[in-house]
Amino acid sequence: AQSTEEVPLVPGEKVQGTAKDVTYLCPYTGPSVGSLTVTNYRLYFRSGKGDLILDVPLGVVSRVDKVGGATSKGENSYGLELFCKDIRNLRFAHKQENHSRRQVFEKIVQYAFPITNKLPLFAFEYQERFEVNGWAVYDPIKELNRQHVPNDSWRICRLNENYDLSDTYPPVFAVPKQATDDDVRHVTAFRSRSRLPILCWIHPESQATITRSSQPLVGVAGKRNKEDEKYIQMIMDANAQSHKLYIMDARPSVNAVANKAKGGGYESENYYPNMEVVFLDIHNIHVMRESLRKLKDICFPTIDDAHWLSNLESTHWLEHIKQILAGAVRIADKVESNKTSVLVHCSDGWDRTAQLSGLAMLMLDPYYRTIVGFEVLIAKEWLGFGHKFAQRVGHGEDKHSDADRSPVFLQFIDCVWQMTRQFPNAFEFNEYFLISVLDHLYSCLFGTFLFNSEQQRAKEDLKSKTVSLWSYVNSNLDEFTNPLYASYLNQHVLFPVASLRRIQLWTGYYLRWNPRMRPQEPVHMRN
Ligand SMILES: CCCC(=O)OC[C@@H](COP(=O)(O)O[C@@H]1[C@H](O)[C@H](OP(=O)(O)O)[C@@H](O)[C@H](O)[C@H]1O)OC(=O)CCC
Repeated sequence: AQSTEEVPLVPGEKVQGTAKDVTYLCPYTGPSVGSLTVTNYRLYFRSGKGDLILDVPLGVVSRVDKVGGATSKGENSYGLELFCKDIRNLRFAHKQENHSRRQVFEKIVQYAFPITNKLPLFAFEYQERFEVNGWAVYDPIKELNRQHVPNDSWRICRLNENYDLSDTYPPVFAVPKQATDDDVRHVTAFRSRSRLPILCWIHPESQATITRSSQPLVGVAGKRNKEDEKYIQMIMDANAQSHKLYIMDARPSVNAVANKAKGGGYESENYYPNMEVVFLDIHNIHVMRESLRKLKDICFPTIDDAHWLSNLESTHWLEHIKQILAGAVRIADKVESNKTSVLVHCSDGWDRTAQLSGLAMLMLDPYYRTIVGFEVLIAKEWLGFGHKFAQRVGHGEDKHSDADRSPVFLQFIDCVWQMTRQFPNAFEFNEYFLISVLDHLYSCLFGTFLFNSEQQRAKEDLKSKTVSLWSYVNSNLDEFTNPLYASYLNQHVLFPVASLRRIQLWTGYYLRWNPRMRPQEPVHMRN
């Protein structure tokens, strides 16, 4: 009989129910009879012979369907189907007479969607202890000091210390030294959600900078704002090397124009002399969600080999990856080669802008290519700048068709993987590190990716109530280190080739459940 000690529990994890005689319908190796255990963190299936194990954090489940009814006659036609965020579905069959499906269904739903069911996210129950405190990895002031800020051109602004300047922004950030606190306040009035242009990165030699923001509130009337114009001029002046500044708008220009109808838009070059607005043609969250849906359809469970390339092209996924990478290369090139400062924005400045600033900084600064440096980059450009992880992933909620869900962070990690393929010695972390980051984006085991802003995370007291993903990673560095990493060789700028012919489908992630993708591995060991 299945006893609970065979389920590997972590501290704080409790078994909520076990169903025996359940059949897992693996699309590759066929049916396996075994027992299914649900805990407050995971779903654990073990075949009777113990040769097939499924160990699935419930945070990865986006939808649970009952399959078949009491009168279903076909073999294995009565059971459950789980749709998962990590590009797979799981099918289980139950025996009608056992009446176990309902209990399993209800337990899975309860712990896959704790927020919807008024239960705590498991991260708040997880009691594991690690010798490294991952919450200490990132300190905004320390990171600014590493970039020699404050200096004679940039100062640290604390107006947002209580998040009352912009509730989606970090509590402290760097602004041009010339800008007074009053200037800063006035500029926020002209930027969507008060997300004014602030410093991301400064070139140690040339002092050229990457700054980021949300769109200006131009609107259909074509409004201008002298403080905003003056402020961006200050950003340009802070870089003595150049009397030009590029405004990289991540959007297709048609969307930038469409945003005027909602009061947004983009900077008119008439009012921003010596600045050039460039549109990078990266599509919005809705296009990306649809693209990943199509990619999952052609990847799982079976691959139509004869139509693989045309099917892959029709998802447009690799085109989007190429467009994002190409945009980041343009930004890195302006800063490095032209010693010219760049302001990056899109509509809200928390999806595409985070992708672009993060990737450009990876290209420009080898520090971010180390494991701890990459953790700082995510903490700064994604978590600190208010990328809405909870909304884009849907942590703990059962609204699988929520239009605000979108694989924006997955695309960023995919772009990072593309760079590791082109520069295999340049990154301290390995592919397993990138896949683990994505697995824990969904798992809700750690507090790192929970909620939508620093303000919310501070309110929830994450640092004392949950464990950081980086505590786990930095306590097991050998698992996540790239053996080919050569730090001494990589103290320079990387310019990846962002052409489609060099972009590859990340099969190690999107096709990892398909045993045929692993030639040597004996099929029955894959889950
Ligand atoms: C006539 C009505 C005009 C209108 O609704 O404008 C709204 C835009 C929505 O603007 P878009 O930029 O297309 O789409 C927005 C961006 O994806 C933004 O992310 P980011 O931080 O990367 O900017 C998300 O946070 C927003 O939720 C999303 O709405 O919609 C479009 O432009 C779609 C046109 C094809």
